[in-house]
Amino acid sequence: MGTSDPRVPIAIIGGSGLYDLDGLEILEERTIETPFGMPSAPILIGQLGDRRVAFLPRHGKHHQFNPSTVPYRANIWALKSLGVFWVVTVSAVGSLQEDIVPGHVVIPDNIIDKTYRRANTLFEELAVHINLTHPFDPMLRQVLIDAVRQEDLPLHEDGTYVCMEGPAFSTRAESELHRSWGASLIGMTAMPEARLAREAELCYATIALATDYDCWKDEDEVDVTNVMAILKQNIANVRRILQRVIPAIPLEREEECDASRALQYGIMTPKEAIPEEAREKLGIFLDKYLES
Ligand SMILES: CSC[C@H]1O[C@H](OP(=O)(O)O)[C@H](O)[C@@H]1O
Ligand SMILES: Nc1ncnc2[nH]cnc12
Repeated sequence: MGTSDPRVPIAIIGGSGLYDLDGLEILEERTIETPFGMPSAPILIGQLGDRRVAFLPRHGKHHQFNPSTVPYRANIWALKSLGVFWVVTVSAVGSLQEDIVPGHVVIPDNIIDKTYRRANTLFEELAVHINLTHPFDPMLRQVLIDAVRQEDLPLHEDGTYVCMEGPAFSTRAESELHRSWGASLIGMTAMPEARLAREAELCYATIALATDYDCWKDEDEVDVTNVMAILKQNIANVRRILQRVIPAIPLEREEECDASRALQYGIMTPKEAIPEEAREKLGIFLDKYLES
C-alpha cells in the first residue's frame, strides 16, 4: 500500500497474550517511523470483509516493552498516519471486585491514572488541554458490549480502571486502597494510551479481561504465570469478540464521537507562537485547526 491507498479506519491494539489477529486477510506489514520514534512493532494491515483493519501488539511482537516503556506516542502517531479513527484495545486486568471473576470480560467506562513516569501528552511544545471526562467513547463501548453479549460471555458493562505504573504488581495496602476508591480493575497500560488517543482525536474503547483478583484476595496468586494461564484459557473468547466488533463499528458515525473534535476548544497557544518544528511534527493532529 502506498500513500494513495485507502485509509485504514479501525485499529486493534493487542495487550498481553494477544500478539496477532486472526480472520484477517493480511495485506501488508507496515514499518512506520514517527516523530516520537518507532511504534511497538510494524503494523499489520489486513482486511476483514470490506473493512481495513490495523493491528499493533502494544508490548511488541515478543512482549519486549514493559508498561512504562511502551512507545505510546509513536503508536498513536502511527495509527493516525494510517487514517485510523476507531481504536479498540485489549487488556489483561486484575479484578478489584468479588463479582468480577477471573475470565470475565469488562468494558470499562473510566480511568484513575496513577502513572508517573510516562510522557503524557503529544503536545510538549505548546499548551493543549483536552476534555477527558469520558476517556472511553460511549458509542464504541456499546459496540463492544453488544459483541460480548452476542458471545454470551460473563460481562460487566462498566467499571473504573486504575492504571498503575508497575511493572511490579500492587502491594496489599495499595490494592486495598484501590478497592476503597470503588474502582473495579487494576492494570498498567490504559494511561497514557487513552489520553493520547483523545488528544489525537481517535475514538477509543477497551475490552478488559480479568485475569486475577489482584492481591487483596489472592495473596500468592498474582504472578505472570497465573495471569498468562487465564489469558490462554480466555483469549479465544476475545478473538471471537473482535470478529464481531470489526464489522459492527458504525464507520459513518465518526462525527458523533466527541473525540472527533477533541482539540477544537483545547489549543491555548496561538498559531503564531507554535514553533515551526512543532507544526511539522504535530501537523497530523493540528493542521485542521491551524490552516487558513
Ligand atoms: C502480563 S501481566 C501484567 C501486564 O498485563 C497487562 O497489560 P495489557 O494491558 O497490555 O494487557 C497489564 O497492564 C500489565 O502490563
Ligand atoms: N493484578 C494486576 N495488576 C496490574 N496489572 C495487571 N494485569 C493483570 N493483572 C494485573
